[in-house]
Amino acid sequence: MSSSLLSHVSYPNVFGLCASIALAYVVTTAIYRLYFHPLARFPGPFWAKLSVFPSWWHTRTCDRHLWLYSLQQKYGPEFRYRPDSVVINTPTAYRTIFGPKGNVRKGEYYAVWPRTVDTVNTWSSRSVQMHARKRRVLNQAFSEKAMRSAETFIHSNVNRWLELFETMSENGDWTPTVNMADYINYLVFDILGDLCFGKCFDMKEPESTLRHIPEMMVQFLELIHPIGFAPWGSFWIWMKPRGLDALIAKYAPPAVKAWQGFVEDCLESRTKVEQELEKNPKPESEVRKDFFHWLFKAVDPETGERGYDLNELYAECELLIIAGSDTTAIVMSAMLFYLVRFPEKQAKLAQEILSTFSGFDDIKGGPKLHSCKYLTAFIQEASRMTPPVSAEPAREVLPGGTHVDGHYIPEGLNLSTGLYCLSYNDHIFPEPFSFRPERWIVSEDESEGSSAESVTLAETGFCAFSTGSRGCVGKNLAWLEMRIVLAKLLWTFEMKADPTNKLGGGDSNAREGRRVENQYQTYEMFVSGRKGPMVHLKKRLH
Ligand code: HEM
Repeated sequence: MSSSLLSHVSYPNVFGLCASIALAYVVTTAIYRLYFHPLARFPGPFWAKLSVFPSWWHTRTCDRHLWLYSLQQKYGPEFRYRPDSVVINTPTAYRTIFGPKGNVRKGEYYAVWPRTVDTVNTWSSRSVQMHARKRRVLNQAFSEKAMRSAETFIHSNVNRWLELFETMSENGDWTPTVNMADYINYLVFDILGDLCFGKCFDMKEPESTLRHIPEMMVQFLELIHPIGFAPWGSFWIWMKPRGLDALIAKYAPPAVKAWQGFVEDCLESRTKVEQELEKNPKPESEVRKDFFHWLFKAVDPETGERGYDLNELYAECELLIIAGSDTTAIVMSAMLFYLVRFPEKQAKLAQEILSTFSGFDDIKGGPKLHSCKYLTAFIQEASRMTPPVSAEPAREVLPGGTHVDGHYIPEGLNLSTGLYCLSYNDHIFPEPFSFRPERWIVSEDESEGSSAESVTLAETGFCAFSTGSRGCVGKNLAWLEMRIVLAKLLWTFEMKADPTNKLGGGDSNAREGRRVENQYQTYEMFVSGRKGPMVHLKKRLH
């Protein structure tokens, strides 16, 4: 009986049945996503509501920030850009989502980053409890006391960096053209090497053999970032502890293995120094007070136990170098771009620095540096126009859902703010593509500043460092570093753009989103790739 039934089921019939089931699944999923999904009321592109492909595609072209901005121009500040994700690009939404009322945790995207489950760090931890513990300890490396000791390492590196530019110029004339994106990378890595690994990398030295490291990091970001948004991203994450991590470790490119070996060697020798110090304490003045020192000694203030075990300590130090280098280098490259594109703003800033400080060595952290209003405004405007994390830091709604700008978003869906979108929202920042440090300064004179209301509004929309419990832990260090670099650079040099090479700017013939010539261009890969500017420097006569 059964064999006679089977004899009626031909292969074409089985194939047809499977195809019909698959088609029915696709059609019902599409109808659900378009009309019945909890996010169905949000506007957005048809294909992006149906599938994650458009969003993923723009990770491949490194322009997700521009894609999201183009959607904002079309649909307004609230839109759906993936079947399960919306962004709301207003100051109120930004503060609710990222602030204490957000009821969100980091999205699944972050799970692609850790090398293994044991190397989850403060930034990549998705669990709210795990993050809170790690962050309590990490905060100790950024206390006021720790920042004071960090400043020593900033100065020693910046001073040497400036000295090297001097050697490039003959007879005090203009230097040959310098690609500032590269030189800023070297500086920032050297500072962080000193702070995190107890060893300056000396990348700024012309004979350095480590100058390939920033490029290696870019390759790593370009590889991993798209996976986090890919249609197979969840499968990848599921596979990680099931053999994928081991496979990747085995077949990692030599450059990645070299980097990991380098990090481990630095950290092992630094650990020995601290362990020796525990056994044979030295006078305070002889102790090297870098991040490693503070984190090695750190105690969890809630439990009273040692803050990090050695694995965690290594993971955090590696995080700090990655999180602290590219981000700061992006904003500093943008600062340099705007300095040479707008000579009159450079002159105004130089005037402020020269009239505030009595000499090069007088430039240091403290009230004088903070009193430089134009310097602060200049850095803030460069950070607004070039937020290093330019797309949307993914957040997943927790049980109980969340209310944002009058919308209820249920558990499990993704909700965020596009940081580039908010930074170019013209209701908050009029003429968003104009570089105007004056938008951050209160003054009745329009050429000097803006009204108190518009400055307050701008402050509510300033999002480069993110905010709340997952906001940037290194914000104060970054500000200190950027202020010192810019002030010392302007004290020492005049700068001008290379007239033959406009690297870094937009181009009127480029694709939409990249046409503003005086806007510094970035390439999104979670943080932002960049090129140039090409700059000549000349020693300033005092
Ligand atoms: C201009 C400089 C910087 C900018 C604009 C910046 C921006 C940001 C942003 C937007 C986030 C949130 C990322 C997310 O939600 O995934 C973040 C987090 C973080 N930043 Fe920064 N950052 C800068 C410099 C630094 C520096 C110098 C350090 C340390 C050396 C640092 C360490 C971190 C860490 C550890 C986190 C993760 C915090 C957590 O999840 O609790 N950043 N930063």
